Amino acid sequence: MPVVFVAASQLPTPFGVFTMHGFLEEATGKEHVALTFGDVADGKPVLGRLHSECLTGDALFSLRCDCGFQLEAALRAIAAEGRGVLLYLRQEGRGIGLLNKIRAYELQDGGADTVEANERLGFGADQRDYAICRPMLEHLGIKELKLMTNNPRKVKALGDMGINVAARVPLQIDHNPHNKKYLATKAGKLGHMLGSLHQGEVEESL
Ligand SMILES: Nc1nc2c(ncn2[C@@H]2O[C@H](COP(=O)(O)OP(=O)(O)OP(=O)(O)O)[C@@H](O)[C@H]2O)c(=O)[nH]1
Ligand SMILES: [Zn+2]
Repeated sequence: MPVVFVAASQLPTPFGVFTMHGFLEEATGKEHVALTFGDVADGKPVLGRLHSECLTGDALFSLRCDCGFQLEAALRAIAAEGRGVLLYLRQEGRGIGLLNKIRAYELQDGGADTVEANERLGFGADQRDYAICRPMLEHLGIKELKLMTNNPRKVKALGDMGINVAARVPLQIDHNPHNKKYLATKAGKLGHMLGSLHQGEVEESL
C-alpha cells in the first residue's frame, strides 16, 4: 500500500472538534492528513472534500485564489452536517510544488494565465494524482462521498478508483479583483463548474 496510517488525535477548531488522521506516502515521504467529524464508517454517503494544499491561500491569506475560503467553507459545512471528511492532500501548486508555483505566479504577474504559466515552465496544467485518496478513505471506512468541489476531474478520479460520488456539492466563493482572472481560467480552460451559485445552494445528484 503506498500510503500508511501513522497516528490519530483530536483537532479542536473554531468550527468543532475534528479527529485528525496522519498518513505517510512512502514513495515520496509526503505527509497527508484526513480530518473527520462524526461517524463516517456507517456505510452512508459522507459529505467530503479533497483539498489540495495551497500554503499561500490556506495559511498566508492570499487573495490570488479561492483555496483558503474553500477550506474554511468545507470545514464549516462538515461541522454543520455533524458528519464528514476532509482529505488535506500535499499537492501544492496542483502538484508542481510551492517554489514552482511562485515561479508561475511571477509569470502571471507578467500577464500569463495559470495554465500558460505552468506550460511555460514545462509542466502540465494540472499534475495532481488522486491515487493516495483510496487507501486513506479505505482506512476510514468510507465508500461513498457527497463531494464538495467544482472540479469534474476529482469526481472522475474517485469513480475510477471505486469510490462512489453520490452527489457533487458546489463550493463557490465570491470573486475579488485579485482572483477574477484565476477563476475565469479555471472555468474556461480547466473545466471547473463555476456558475453564479454559491456553496450549499445546489446538490447535484450523480
Ligand atoms: N500551478 C499553480 N497552482 C495553483 C495556482 N493557484 C492555485 N494553485 C493550486 O491549485 C490547487 C487547488 O486547485 P484549484 O484548481 O484551485 O481547485 P480544485 O482543487 O481543482 O477544485 P475545487 O475542488 O473546486 O476547489 C492548490 O494546490 C493550489 O496550490 C496557480 O496559479 N498555479
Ligand atoms: Zn490557492
